[in-house]
Amino acid sequence: MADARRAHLQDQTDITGARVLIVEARFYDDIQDALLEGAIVELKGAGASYDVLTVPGALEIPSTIAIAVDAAAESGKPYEAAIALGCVVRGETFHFEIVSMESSRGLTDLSVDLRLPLGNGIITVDTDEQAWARARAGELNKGGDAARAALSVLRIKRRLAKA
Ligand SMILES: Nc1c(NC[C@H](O)[C@H](O)[C@H](O)CO)[nH]c(=O)[nH]c1=O
Ligand SMILES: CC(=O)[C@@H](O)COP(=O)(O)O
Repeated sequence: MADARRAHLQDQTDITGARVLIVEARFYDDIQDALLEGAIVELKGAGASYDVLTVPGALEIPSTIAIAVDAAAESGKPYEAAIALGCVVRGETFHFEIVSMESSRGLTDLSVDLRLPLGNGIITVDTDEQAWARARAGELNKGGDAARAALSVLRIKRRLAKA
């Protein structure tokens, strides 16, 4: 069973040249730089190309992905996967829950509705320390996590398309 659960890590389906969309919310610049770097490292390692679009906050990410995916399809150069990056830090009001839950729900709906491999790298934290622990370079970088997740699903999609 354990082997089956880890199978996605062994999938060597070729995704070289895949066109990937990154939409990032630049609410906290330094954290965002680190999350973006983590994602880009993974994409370069997989031989994927990418475009980066920047929006004000996490709530704008799902709609921007939808807009950009449509535009790319219209242009004949479709995106095969998308990555959402952002950092939501709890403040004094319920707005934290709104931003966190609605951005996540929007991404989940998009990925299902569009059959779009999509990694959610929007971190939702209570403190700056928690944010940095998830943005610092290395295995715990949630930008890299989100990129790996999107690419894993893209490999599955490409493999099934060939079957
Ligand atoms: N507080 C944070 C926000 N808030 C802004 C919203 O995402 C949105 O841009 C606004 O409500 C206008 O629609 N966004 C983050 O990404 N991170 C936060 O901590
Ligand atoms: C996540 C947010 O929107 C939050 O940072 C806003 O802060 P506040 O709830 O104090 O207005």
